[in-house]
Amino acid sequence: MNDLTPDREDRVAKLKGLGCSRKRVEDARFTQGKGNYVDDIKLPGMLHGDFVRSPYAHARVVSIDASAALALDGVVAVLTAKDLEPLGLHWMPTLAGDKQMVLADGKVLFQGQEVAYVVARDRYVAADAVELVEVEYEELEVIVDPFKALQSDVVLREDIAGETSGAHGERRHPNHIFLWEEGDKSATEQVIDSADVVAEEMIYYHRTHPCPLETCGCVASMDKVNGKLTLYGTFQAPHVVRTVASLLSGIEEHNIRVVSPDIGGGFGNKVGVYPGYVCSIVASIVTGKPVKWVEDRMENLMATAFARDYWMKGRISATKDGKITALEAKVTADHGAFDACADPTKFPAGFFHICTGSYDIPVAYVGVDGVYTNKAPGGVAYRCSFRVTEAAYFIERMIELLAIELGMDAAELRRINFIREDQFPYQSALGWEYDSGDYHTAWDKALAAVDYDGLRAEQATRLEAFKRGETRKLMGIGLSFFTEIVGAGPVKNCDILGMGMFDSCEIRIHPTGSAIARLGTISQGQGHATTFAQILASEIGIPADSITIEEGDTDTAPYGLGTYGSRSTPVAGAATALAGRKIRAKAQMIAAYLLEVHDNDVEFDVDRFVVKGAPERFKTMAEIAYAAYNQAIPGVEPGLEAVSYYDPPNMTYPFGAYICVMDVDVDTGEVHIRQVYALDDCGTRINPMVIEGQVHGGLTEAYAIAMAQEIAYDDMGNCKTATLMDFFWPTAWETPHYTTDHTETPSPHHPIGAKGVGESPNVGGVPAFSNAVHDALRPLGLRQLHMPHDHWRIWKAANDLGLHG
Ligand code: PCD
Ligand SMILES: [Cu+]
Repeated sequence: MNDLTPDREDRVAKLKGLGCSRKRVEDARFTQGKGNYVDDIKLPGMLHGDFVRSPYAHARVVSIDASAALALDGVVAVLTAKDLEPLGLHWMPTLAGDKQMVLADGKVLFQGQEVAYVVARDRYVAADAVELVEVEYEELEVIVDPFKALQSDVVLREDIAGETSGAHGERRHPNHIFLWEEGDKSATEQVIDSADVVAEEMIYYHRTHPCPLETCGCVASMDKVNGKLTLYGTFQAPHVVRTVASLLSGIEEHNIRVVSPDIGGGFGNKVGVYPGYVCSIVASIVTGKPVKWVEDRMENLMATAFARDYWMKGRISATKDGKITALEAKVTADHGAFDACADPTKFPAGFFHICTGSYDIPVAYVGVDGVYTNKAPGGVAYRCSFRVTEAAYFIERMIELLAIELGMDAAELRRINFIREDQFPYQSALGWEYDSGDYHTAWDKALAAVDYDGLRAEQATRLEAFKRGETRKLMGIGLSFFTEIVGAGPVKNCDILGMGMFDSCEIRIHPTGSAIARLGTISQGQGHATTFAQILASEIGIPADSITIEEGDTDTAPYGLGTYGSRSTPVAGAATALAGRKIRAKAQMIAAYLLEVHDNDVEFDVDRFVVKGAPERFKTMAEIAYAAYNQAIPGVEPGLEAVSYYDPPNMTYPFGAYICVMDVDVDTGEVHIRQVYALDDCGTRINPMVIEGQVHGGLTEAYAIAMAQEIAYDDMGNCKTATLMDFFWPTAWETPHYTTDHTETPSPHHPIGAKGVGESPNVGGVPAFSNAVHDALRPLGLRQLHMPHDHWRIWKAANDLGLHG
């Protein structure tokens, strides 16, 4: 038919399918400032909301006087808990099965808590009116320490004071939320108590915050004539928001449309439901006008979802020759004022029980106590699949400490305890089934790449020079080997508020051979529009450039649970491949008909179906698509569409080997990072360039978290880090240089063998940076230094070790 048949390699290249470093299609608009974010949405007659927030961390609200605010020109309404109460909306359910005040009801429990919601003509009038609302508070005793909270007579949550059990079982104190346990407690204790070698330490993973470039916000627009509510917002899970909004408001779900437009970074911050959304919806219903709420940076850092804040008491035991025999973790988790953690319902501590890491540990126990304090609620997976970064940091610190006890090289200790390749699928002592891995190969590749032995020799020379007084800089080699767990579902284990964690893809091929695919996930910068088109290109033989990927509009996208926990590739990516295969199956019937052969006599080849044994007889996908619409084919419906809902049989277990080399100046506490090497194995790689970008971004966040970034409170519960003056955000100036590398061990159960990768660099990066600091000061006696390792804390550690003379 064609005079020239392009050769096969060219045809593959033209698709820009799997494995191609296709340039990101979304960047044309992002780099030109042409993105469409929530704050770009301007609807006719739109009003603006702003919050009156509590200056106190714990106080009774005696009275609220809004009269001066209401008198200000342009102010439309001031909502308080009293206004929301008749609607039953003064409290709302959290994703963790707790409830949270939408507006202060009787008292406030953290600094920055929402007290009243002002609605005005514009954002400036709203801000002025906030200043005019007079709230009388009566200060109460503040508790910021979770250990003290469990001893104190001060009851933080008076609303549930008498309840001896909550969403996750028994509560043993009014400020206790749950005790969640996994593994064999007594067997673990027995092994550790009688072991040859034991390392024991309290590891703290401090409180921090995802702090995306774009803060959280929404525009609620109630069309009273048609009874339709449209909600635009920075949502990482738009369908979940629709369902929750319907359940809370009583508006039927088909009358609610939720739209996530472009999102300027999510990092877990935009998974939960915030009072701003509820108040904006109510305000729009009451006023009949669209209402916009967009928080500022201080509000974002002070009041929306924090991350981490895990106190992890660990014990790990081994034989004299270094074989690990048991692991125990007793965690105190500071959840702040409300348990608003975003974890699958059955796992109130997320997937923390991946904390046996990459090692074959025969027996283990984890116990996590959730505790209320006077801090902001949240507990989100800031670039880590549900508490996995805490788990990885914990085990990678415990390994280093065990190496000290054993007097063994920490790289070797890891090697002799890795799960071996022939042990996969591997059943962990804490209940997970690791799908695939080849840790030894990855580790050897990493150590060789950085010349590990050479580095150790250099470090020893440097230490001698330090001891002779010839240098004040010590060299640290930070090792980290991590196993991530991403891609929640399966539905049988994983749900959020009862909503099963599957995902979906719906494809429509147009008659001229281009296509649109819609997914239940939503990109916040990851590049889904680029990469999901690549999966499809390889599956259906239509060039990625001819496929539009659309996400985030619940009126058009199939139902899905959204994007977080690196689940898009493992779940929605699988749905995409399978929907593509349905298209291909129908295309095969059409091709066979057009080529006048039996269905089984044609086979798929890159971008066409060819007659087996006669490759010159073929129909391209474009020809097939045209015929699907325009030719009567006996026994086949017109059109070429498919939809797939995918419930994964298991999660995927990406892994990696990260090594950081740094010099630590003991006199100033400054560090100079020489090298960061990151080897990732995320199974089949869809787009190597996107992966590299993901790793760079995640490493930068890991660097920030390990070295300086934190949400800190004083004893009065004042948040000391609510601006970017105090909250560390690395710029190009501080950010180190990265070297990326990979191995490729496909997931055996994922249709294209892909695993997630977006979170891996955080999970693997934090221990690499932190271990490097520890490694530098270890020969001089340092055991454990809590993060973040800012200059002051490193200086202080050196001082405590007597290094300042
Ligand atoms: N194998 C493979 C894998 C993957 N990939 C690619 O890469 C990315 C990613 O992916 P994943 O891993 O699947 O993930 P996703 O789901 O999509 O996403 C999520 C993530 O993502 C990350 N990254 C990022 N980036 C950006 N730019 N932005 C943002 O925001 C962000 N975030 C972060 C986070 S935090 Mo969470 O939420 O915390 O839980 S989770 C998370 C995409 O595009 C994909 O396609 C490829 O290529 N291959
Ligand atoms: Cu996490």
